[in-house]
Amino acid sequence: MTTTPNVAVVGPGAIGTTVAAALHQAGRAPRLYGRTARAQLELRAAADRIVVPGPVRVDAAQGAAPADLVFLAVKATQVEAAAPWLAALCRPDTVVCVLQNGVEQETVVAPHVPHGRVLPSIVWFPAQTQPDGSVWLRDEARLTVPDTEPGRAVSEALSGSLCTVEPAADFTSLAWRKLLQNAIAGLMALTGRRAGVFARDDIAGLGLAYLRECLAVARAEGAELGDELPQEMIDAFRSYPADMGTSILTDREAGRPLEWDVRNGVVLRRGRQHGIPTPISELVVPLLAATSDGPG
Ligand SMILES: NC(=O)C1=CN([C@@H]2O[C@H](COP(=O)(O)OP(=O)(O)OC[C@H]3O[C@@H](n4cnc5c(N)ncnc54)[C@H](OP(=O)(O)O)[C@@H]3O)[C@@H](O)[C@H]2O)C=CC1
Ligand SMILES: CC(C)(CO)C(=O)C(=O)O
Repeated sequence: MTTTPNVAVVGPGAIGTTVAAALHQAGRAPRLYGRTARAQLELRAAADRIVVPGPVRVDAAQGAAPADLVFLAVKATQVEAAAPWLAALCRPDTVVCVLQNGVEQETVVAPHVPHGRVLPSIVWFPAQTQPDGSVWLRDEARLTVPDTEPGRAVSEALSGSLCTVEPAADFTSLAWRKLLQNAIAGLMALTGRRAGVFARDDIAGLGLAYLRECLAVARAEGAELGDELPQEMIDAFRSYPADMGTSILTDREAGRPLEWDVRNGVVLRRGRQHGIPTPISELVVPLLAATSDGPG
């Protein structure tokens, strides 16, 4: 990769805008490709307001020059629709860094990247799109990437920016740790409530049992995670601001398809493969799937 990589962001929503702002701050001048045309993007992070010059281009039929590094920040349910951008932007040495939840990013995205290398990442921070279209970054921006050459390219591109990038030797364990967090956030989408709902003892108890089930599957998948994690995670959810949301709840509130399969379905599917009973997933997954996809 050249020292000044040519960088593109596909899907400039809550996470894409945060990373685009970080790239802009680092002097990378990201090109922006989305679904909704915009003249510019705006990130609000603590007292800072960062404006990323656009435009956001929306017509993939017009093509796009290849990029060295592509950040893909569409939802997992939107990858297929974004595939024409990937076809235009990728050449064999392009790195596509997937900014999504889930432990199946390579499986989901690789079929749509005819050329180039797919790099999974873990997005740890919450960001919310505001009614005026700006994005509110609610915590320090932080990514984890595998400690590989493409991972280091991502780290370099974001160095000196508001977004910290941590290379991990044991990426699998961290990715499953984040998956557990996403799995119980599914209870927020089902109840239609924000983090405050975990103050209820019954929801905290259900969340704890669900996390223990997810932990058993994560370990069978090779994640090294301790017995204390479920309780720690419930305590963390109970300590969040009561109005803290999650992207799957934002999607439910907007009537959009939910990422139920990559965030919750995966535990059920992988549990079955390993012969691990997942009674809570048996209930939660169809409820999320039906909430997302109907019919009715
Ligand atoms: N938000 C958060 O706090 C966190 C989210 N994540 C994960 O990050 C990923 C992205 O989530 P998030 O940023 O919240 O999602 P958003 O819905 O905010 O952003 C998705 C963006 O992709 C755009 N888009 C949709 N279809 C296409 C297309 N065909 N071509 C190009 N762009 C398209 C959307 O456009 P439009 O504006 O028209 O909808 C939107 O700008 C998800 O996997 C999520 O689970 C992970 C950690 C935290
Ligand atoms: C907020 C966070 C980090 C945890 O639920 C998230 O991953 C999401 O909103 O999708």
